[in-house]
Amino acid sequence: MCGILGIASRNQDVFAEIYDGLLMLQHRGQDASGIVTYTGEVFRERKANGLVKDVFSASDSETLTGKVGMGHVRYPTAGSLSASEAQPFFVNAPYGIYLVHNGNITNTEQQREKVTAKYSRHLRTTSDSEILLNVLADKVADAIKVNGNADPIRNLFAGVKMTMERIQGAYSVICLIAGVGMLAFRDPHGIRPLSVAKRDADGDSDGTGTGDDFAFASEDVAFGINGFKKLRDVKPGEAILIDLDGNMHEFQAVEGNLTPCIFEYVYLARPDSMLDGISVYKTQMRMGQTLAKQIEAAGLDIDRIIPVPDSARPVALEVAKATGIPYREGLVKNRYVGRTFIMPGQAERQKSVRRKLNAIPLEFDGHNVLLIDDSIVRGNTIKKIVQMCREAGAKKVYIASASPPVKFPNVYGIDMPTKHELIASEQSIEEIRDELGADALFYQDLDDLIWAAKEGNPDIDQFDCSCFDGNYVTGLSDGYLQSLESSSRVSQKIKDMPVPGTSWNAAKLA
Ligand SMILES: O=P(O)(O)OC[C@H]1O[C@H](OP(=O)(O)OP(=O)(O)O)[C@H](O)[C@@H]1O
Ligand SMILES: NC(=O)CC[C@H](N)C(=O)O
Ligand SMILES: [Mg+2]
Repeated sequence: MCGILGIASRNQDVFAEIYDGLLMLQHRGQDASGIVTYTGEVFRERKANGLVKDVFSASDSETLTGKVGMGHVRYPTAGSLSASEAQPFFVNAPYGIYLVHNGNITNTEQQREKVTAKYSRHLRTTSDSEILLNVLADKVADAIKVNGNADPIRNLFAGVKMTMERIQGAYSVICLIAGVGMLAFRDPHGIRPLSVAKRDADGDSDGTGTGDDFAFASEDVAFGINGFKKLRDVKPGEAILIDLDGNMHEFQAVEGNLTPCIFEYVYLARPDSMLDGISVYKTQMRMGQTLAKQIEAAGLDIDRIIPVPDSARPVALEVAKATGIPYREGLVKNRYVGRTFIMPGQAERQKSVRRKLNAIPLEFDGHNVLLIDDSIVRGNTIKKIVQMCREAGAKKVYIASASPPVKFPNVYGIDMPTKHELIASEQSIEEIRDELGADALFYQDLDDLIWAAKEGNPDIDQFDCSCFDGNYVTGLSDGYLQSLESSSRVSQKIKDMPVPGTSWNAAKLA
């Protein structure tokens, strides 16, 4: 996952608004940040490794001028961690197109060959997003050859359609196009979220969608801070273009079949977001209700339910309510340390858990505790917490995961690329319990998780649950997963990287 945000305003420079909006999406990526603005004549760009607050300062508002712009927070799933792979990416023809991308492309190698050999393009990075941009540029150029250049919007929509027919995987995308405006599109399965919002710019509030300010964002939490109201989610397979006069143009590029990633509701998205009509918070509460049934059925003697903060709190509260077992805050989170699951490098992740969480001994001493976390991926977090609970004097330590066992790699934009690093990929629940050092281990049933999400929007027939069931909604080419397993991927290459905010940014990654 990454966070993407675009704003097209009629009257004001957008840098400060993009900065504020990106802060609301920071949880989606912490490795690099980038913003580009467009003045109507030139683009202004800044991107680097680091958090939004570290990469940008107030003085950037003097250089990053323009009423249209977009930003990206990156959590790498392809290519390298080099600052040159921070987004946005740019191609100067046709038109001049900047692109930001959330997701992961699964046929990059075939597409890399095509764009470099057949179309004689030179790629500057190993990023999948740069390939996506170059395919789009090729296809828009093809459309210009056929249609001429009188109607750039028609050419862009035609280019998006042809791109969707060639690119496989997950992609929610925003582009800035010189002389035309801002374009957004979402893959035909709508795997990653993307929504569009409007703000009245001319005081007429006529709701016609003309002459207004528009914004696109991964999650709608990024809208309110800038006074935007969500219009709707971008549909799977759809493209929307906001022209420089503030008009919205909609185009169903290819037929869509919405199968959003269910892990967004488990962990990735903020609880205050609504994705595809589903409240993340309410989904997590429902996950607690179903988990509670399993826990009650086990009949264990549990004194306290303790969430792993923050993401497991809504689930744990509901488990406590349904079972009648007291809810306690036994783990204190250091708010100055970032997310660990999305921090690259196994050694780094393990150290971070201890830095980030600390036990309140009186909640554990002599008690039987049930720890609840949203997910167990590699097992680092919960294993360390079990040790901490024991050190704090817990009698029995039970654990429950609000999601099912993560058994399969995610190829759609979450950094879980290889099976072997997932604690549940080969082991039985009993073996995992033993490895984690717990007295009992519960996992949510997949059917219950699907129920919890679907209850928020019964129109969604299917979710992408690939990391739980190995069913990849886009299909994968033969040997793709094996190639990920054997290639020297980001997460392996950078095992012992230092923590962001220390020496992370500059020397090691340049
Ligand atoms: O099994 P693991 O590989 O350790 O990954 C699972 C953990 O990672 C996430 O937390 P993280 O610490 O990244 O972020 P959070 O503080 O937002 O929960 C998630 O909430 C789990 O706690
Ligand atoms: N997590 C994401 O959405 C990553 C986007 C892109 N695949 C990258 O690695 O930069
Ligand atoms: Mg966590």
